[in-house]
Amino acid sequence: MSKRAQTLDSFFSPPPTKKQRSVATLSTQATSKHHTYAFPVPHLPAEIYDTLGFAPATEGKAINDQPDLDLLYFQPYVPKDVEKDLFCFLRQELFFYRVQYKIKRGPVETQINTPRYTTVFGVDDSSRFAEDGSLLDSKTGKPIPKDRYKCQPRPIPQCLDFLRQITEGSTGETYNFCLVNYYASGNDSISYHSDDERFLGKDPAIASFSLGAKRDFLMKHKPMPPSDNEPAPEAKRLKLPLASGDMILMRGRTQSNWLHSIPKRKGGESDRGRINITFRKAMVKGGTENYYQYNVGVGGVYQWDEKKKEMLPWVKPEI
Ligand SMILES: O=C(O)CCC(=O)C(=O)O
Ligand SMILES: [Fe+2]
Repeated sequence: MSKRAQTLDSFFSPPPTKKQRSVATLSTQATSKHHTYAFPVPHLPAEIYDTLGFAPATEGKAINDQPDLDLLYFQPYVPKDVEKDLFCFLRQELFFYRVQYKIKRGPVETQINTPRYTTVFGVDDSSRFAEDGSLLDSKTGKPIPKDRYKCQPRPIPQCLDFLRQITEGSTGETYNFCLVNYYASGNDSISYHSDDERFLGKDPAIASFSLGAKRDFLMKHKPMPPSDNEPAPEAKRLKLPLASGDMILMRGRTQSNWLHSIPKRKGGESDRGRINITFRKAMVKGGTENYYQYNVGVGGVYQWDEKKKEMLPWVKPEI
């Protein structure tokens, strides 16, 4: 069976029936647990799970009328009647980080404060998680050597893994990483970059979800070299006002030729907060090290405080 046929099969295989599920969700609040998690992550409530099973809510629209651009834009992907609940659930139940790191350009060391909250789950293709949460070598099925990773990879919790599986089914791609950004206000942002690291392989497909406040997603072509006697062609620009529930699949030559960003904004709805979820596939262990370094880091944990309506440092409860 081809990989694509396999993923489509698992997409179309029915989710557990209501009866099967209610036993699991009503008796105890089921959670995803792992020794690397700050705290257990609840499974999706049945109402969200059921409705999400109807995604994608609309067909994707291809945007490929610019050089090297290949997008599939779902407006929306997440059904309208569940997008708010999914946003509130994920903002409440996930642990986030505000990563700081130093970069060295020649002799000059600069401190970088990542201007948004981040968290990450997954492991690259050289390893996989066993049922018990331990890591196995993908090829041999045996436990990985203790020194394979400096970081501590985390399995994707059920609430995000369900979305990953649906996304695999409707995009015909596979993913082993889930990165989450939380933009608390218009002052949070991501600057122009492309996700074209070598560890993602050639022409990576990245599925990117928006939940919560609408934010502009800007794209511009990387500088094009001038051809013989002609000036460099005009760089094309795009502005997509991503709304809650939208998904944009970036694929083909997009990452190697285009940059994207979420710029800072003053006023408007940005201050209501926005979650971005990306699914990607890292091929080698360098991808795992990179993603945990820049999305978990070494600082403290944050969790949403529903009374104060802000992310607050999370303190481990005394037992
Ligand atoms: O928030 C977004 O929509 C974009 C996030 C992004 O580009 C990234 O995490 O690489
Ligand atoms: Fe990106």
